[in-house]
Amino acid sequence: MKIEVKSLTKKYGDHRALNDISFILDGPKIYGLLGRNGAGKTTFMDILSGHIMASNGEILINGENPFDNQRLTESICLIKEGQNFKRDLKIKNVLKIYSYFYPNWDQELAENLIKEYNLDLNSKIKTLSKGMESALGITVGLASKAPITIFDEPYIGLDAPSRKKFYEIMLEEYQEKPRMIIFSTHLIDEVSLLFEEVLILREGSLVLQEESEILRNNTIAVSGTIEEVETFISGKEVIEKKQLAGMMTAYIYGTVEEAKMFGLNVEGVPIQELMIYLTERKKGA
Ligand SMILES: Nc1ncnc2c1ncn2[C@@H]1O[C@H](COP(=O)(O)OP(=O)(O)OP(=O)(O)O)[C@@H](O)[C@H]1O
Repeated sequence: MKIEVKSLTKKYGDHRALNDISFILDGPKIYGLLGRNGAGKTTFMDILSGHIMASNGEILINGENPFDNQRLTESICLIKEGQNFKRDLKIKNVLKIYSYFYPNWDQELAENLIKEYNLDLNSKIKTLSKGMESALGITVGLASKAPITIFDEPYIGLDAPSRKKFYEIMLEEYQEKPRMIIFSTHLIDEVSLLFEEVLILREGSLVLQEESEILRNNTIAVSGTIEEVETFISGKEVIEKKQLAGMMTAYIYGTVEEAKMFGLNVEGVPIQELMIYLTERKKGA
């Protein structure tokens, strides 16, 4: 699947939840969509899933607009944080409805996950705890086998072992049959190893799109005097730099070895940290 995001803007009144963003997502891949609260992640995923319309610009999925496009929405499964299912339905009815909707639905996987998460097929949604409802969301998302599966912070209330199980099964499923998985979460440290590519939104703008491997191996923070650091980073791709009391820290694409040879303090930058550095800047800075 190829998703082209072209000058996409979503306005709520005067507020721009998404502000003229453009990028491409391509092929089966696990994407991490990151950003602080209110950055525009859910808004993007809602437009992508055809649930809401853009104010300007467009999203094309294999060349088509997803809004009100039944054939395309069969290829997209969006699981949100809670409230995915009608309160009066039983779990078994939920599975049945989704099995009709998604052509690649995997009933065996759904039933295995229901057992794994200790859910009862006859329980009504309104009787489930938050964690149980999240477990059902995860079950539906994985079993949909939708070519574009989107998890928007899907595990409210889900405990650590259950989340681990989710990551394991998601990876197993992905290895067996790769698809596009877009994953938005604030538990970045926990899940970042699964991401193949990372996008970071800040206040409705895209501030980074990069392969995780490059981020893991080639993103470094170098510190020293302003002069030393400026000399070292000259001609390099700089992600962000900060100055304090004559000292500078710069986040750049480069290797630890290279910076060490230059006599600078150098550290790798975990994706979680990178997200914080890239999103902490004040408006207009
Ligand atoms: N229906 C709406 N009406 C008005 N404003 C909205 C609406 N939905 C979202 N917004 C605003 O748009 C901005 C982006 O919200 P969005 O939910 O997309 O962010 P997010 O990155 O998903 O945040 P979080 O991590 O907290 O879930 C926020 O400022 C939010 O208040």
